[in-house]
Amino acid sequence: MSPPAQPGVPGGRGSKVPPARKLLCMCSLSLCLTYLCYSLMGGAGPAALRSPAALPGTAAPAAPRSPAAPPGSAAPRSAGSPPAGTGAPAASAAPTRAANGSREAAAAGAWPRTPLAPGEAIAAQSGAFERDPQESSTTDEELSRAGSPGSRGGGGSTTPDYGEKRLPQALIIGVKKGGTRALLEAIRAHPDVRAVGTEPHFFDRNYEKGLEWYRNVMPKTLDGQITMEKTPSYFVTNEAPRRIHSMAKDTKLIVVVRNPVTRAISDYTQTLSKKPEIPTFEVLAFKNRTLGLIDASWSAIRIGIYALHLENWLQYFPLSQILFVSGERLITDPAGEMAKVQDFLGLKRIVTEKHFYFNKTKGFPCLKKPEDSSAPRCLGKSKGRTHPKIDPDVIHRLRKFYKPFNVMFYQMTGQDFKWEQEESDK
Ligand SMILES: Nc1ncnc2c1ncn2[C@@H]1O[C@H](COP(=O)(O)OS(=O)(=O)O)[C@@H](OP(=O)(O)O)[C@H]1O
Repeated sequence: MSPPAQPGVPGGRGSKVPPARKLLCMCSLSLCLTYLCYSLMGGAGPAALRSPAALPGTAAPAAPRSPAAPPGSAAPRSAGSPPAGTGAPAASAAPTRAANGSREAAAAGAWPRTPLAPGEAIAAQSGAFERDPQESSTTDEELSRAGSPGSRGGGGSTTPDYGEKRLPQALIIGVKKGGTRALLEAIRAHPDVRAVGTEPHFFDRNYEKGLEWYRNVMPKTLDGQITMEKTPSYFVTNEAPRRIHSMAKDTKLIVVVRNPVTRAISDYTQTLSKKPEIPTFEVLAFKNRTLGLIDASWSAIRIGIYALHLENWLQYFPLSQILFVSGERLITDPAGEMAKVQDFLGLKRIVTEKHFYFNKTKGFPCLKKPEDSSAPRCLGKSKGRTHPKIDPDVIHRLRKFYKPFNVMFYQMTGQDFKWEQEESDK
């Protein structure tokens, strides 16, 4: 999982700077330059992005990092041996508010825009969820399937209700619309995993409730079983890495990533299903369509700048503690991706191709019916929606926009997700 060597980088072999740190610095620099170029090209990029110093991990003054546990919480759980290289994490950069508002009255009307510094913008997206409690990545349908927090849900076999409630050792932190529900349901088929059916949103919305609240949301587990939860908004929540690190620095993190263009369309499709009156994707995607300026302050676009968000996580967690699952391969080869997930979690490979079948009606892989249940194990209607047809020119421009960020993300993770090679988006 370690990133590829970067030939010709100052401070290369023989330098005292560790290679991971070097790569991170290089990534930060490149991201800044990319943003700078983007801003200079039209000056209409998100205001915060005009200032490279506003990027996390760059020149903005570092605030002292407070690893304090959330209010009202008990002492964090002891969490086994810490991973190598976790060390004392760097402080996150203080967000810088930049003045903007030129497009406040854009065609999108009240559609949430976030002309803020990256950290603030991301927090604002979480805030948008709070403003509209219906806007969640977990649908009502899923909630009813999943039952109360802690239930196995999904018609799967139930584990007897004994054991102890523990804080999660592994989290699916994102990305929204990446395939996080499919992954959680698949890993829950493993007898050594127990997971919350609903999204607890502890590290973004409910942090003030404290770790005891969070622990209580968890299912009971026996010794040796892994407790998990998924909340896709964590990946773009500025405070999440620090908070998770302060809970347990050896927490294993899983990110399901998907072509950011398709992800944006999927995100839009979800919102459209709840608010049919919103402007078209094509309108929302641009600051200025004639000039081809993408609106990176729109959350559907911003979430897909994976390199930017990842940089925030790498200030607290080593790359070896983060698994990147391909959302595309989770559909075409679910068993293959599940093998990687089980290896990463230190689990026996129990969830294999025998657990999946391709459901033609659904158009997706589904889990085979468990022996003790007649319930089908395909995901609900909110997963695998038909996307609206998007103007191919807009798709083309979005691909161009994401390309440098994708390349950066491949370098940072050491994995090539080959999104540039995809002929068409769903
Ligand atoms: N097996 C299976 N069944 C159904 N859907 C699947 C599956 N595997 C991956 N996917 C893709 O998951 C996408 C939804 O992602 P998430 O579960 O992360 O969405 S959410 O953020 O929790 O709302 C969803 O996106 P859309 O197709 O846009 O609806 C699916 O493409």
